[in-house]
Amino acid sequence: MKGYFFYQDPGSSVTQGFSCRVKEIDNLEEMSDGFIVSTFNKEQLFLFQPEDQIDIHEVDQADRGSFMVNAMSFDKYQQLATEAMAFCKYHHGKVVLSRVKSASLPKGFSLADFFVNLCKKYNHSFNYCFSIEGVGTWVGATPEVLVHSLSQQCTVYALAGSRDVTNPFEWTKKELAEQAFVSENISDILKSVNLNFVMDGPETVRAGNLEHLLTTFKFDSANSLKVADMLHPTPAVCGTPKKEALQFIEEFEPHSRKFYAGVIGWKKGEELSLFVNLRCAEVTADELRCYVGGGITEKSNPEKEWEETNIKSETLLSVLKKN
Ligand SMILES: C=C(O[C@H]1C=CC=C(C(=O)O)[C@@H]1O)C(=O)O
Repeated sequence: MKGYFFYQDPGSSVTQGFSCRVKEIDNLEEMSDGFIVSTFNKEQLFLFQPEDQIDIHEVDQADRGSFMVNAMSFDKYQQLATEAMAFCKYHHGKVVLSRVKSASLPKGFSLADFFVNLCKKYNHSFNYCFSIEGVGTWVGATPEVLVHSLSQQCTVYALAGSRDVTNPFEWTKKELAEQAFVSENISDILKSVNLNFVMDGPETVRAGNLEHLLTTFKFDSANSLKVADMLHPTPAVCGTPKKEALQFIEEFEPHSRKFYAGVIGWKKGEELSLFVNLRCAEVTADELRCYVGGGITEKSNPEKEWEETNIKSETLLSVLKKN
C-alpha cells in the first residue's frame, strides 16, 4: 500500500513528511524504523516505511473517501454515560466513553493548510497527518506519550482528568481518582515485569484549551516496544478492570474507534517515540470526524462529561474555523 506521514514532535518547530510504503504487521514488537499507527483494539497495525521527503502541499487532496457516520446525540450519550457509571460502581473502576463529532469541511478546504495551522497552534503535542491508500486519512494533535525511549531510558505518561483552561476549577476527587486508576495500572504493569521506576506527579499540564493531570514514570528497559504493547490501552483511554472495560466499549459504543486511542509514533535507531492517538479526526472528502472521549467514574456527571468532550473536539475544530 502507498501512503504518507507528516509530523511535528512536541516542542519542535520542524514539520517533516514522507511518502511511504505501508505494510501491515502483526504486533508492535515487530516494529522496525519508520512510523506506526494502530487501531485502538490493536487488530490492525500499519508500518510506514519512508521513501521520499515531501511537502504536505504535494499530497493528493482528492484521495479521501466519502462516507457518513451518525454523530451521537446528547440523549444517546447521556444514556451510555449512565450505563458506564453503573459499570464503574459495579467494578469499582473506570471506563472511557467516546463519541464522534463531525463538522462539514468548508468549501475550498485544504488539508495541507489545516495541518500547517495545527502545527503553528500547538507546540507541546505530537501533531501528525497520515494517509493510507484505501484505509483513510487522519490528523491529530495528541498530548499523551505512551512510551518514549532513547538508549534504553524510557518515559511513560499517565494523563487523565481534564478541566477547561479558561475556567479552571479546583481538581476534585473525581479527576484525582480518574488519574489514579491510570497511574496505578501503569505501576502495576511495570512492577509485574520487575522494572524499577521513578514516578513523578500528578502535576497539572496544559494541552491546548484543556489542562490535565500528568504522572510520569522513568525507568530503564532494553525492550520498550514490549513495554508499550503491555501498557496499551491504559485506563486513560480504556478503563479498569481492562478486560471488562474493553467489553463495555465494544458492546456500548455505537462506532468503531478505528485509529482513535490507538498507538501512533515513530522509531529511528535507538529512539522510540510512541503516543496515544487523541484529539484526532478522520478526514473524509467532506467532513472532519473528531473522536473524543473522557473517563467516566461512578462520580461522573453526564452533562459535564459531554461538555468536556466538546472542549476536546475544539482542539481540531478551532483550527478548522480558521482554515
Ligand atoms: C480520552 C481522551 O483523553 C484522555 C486523556 C486525558 C484526559 C482524559 C480525561 O480527562 O478523561 C482522558 O483520559 C480524549 O481526548 O479523547
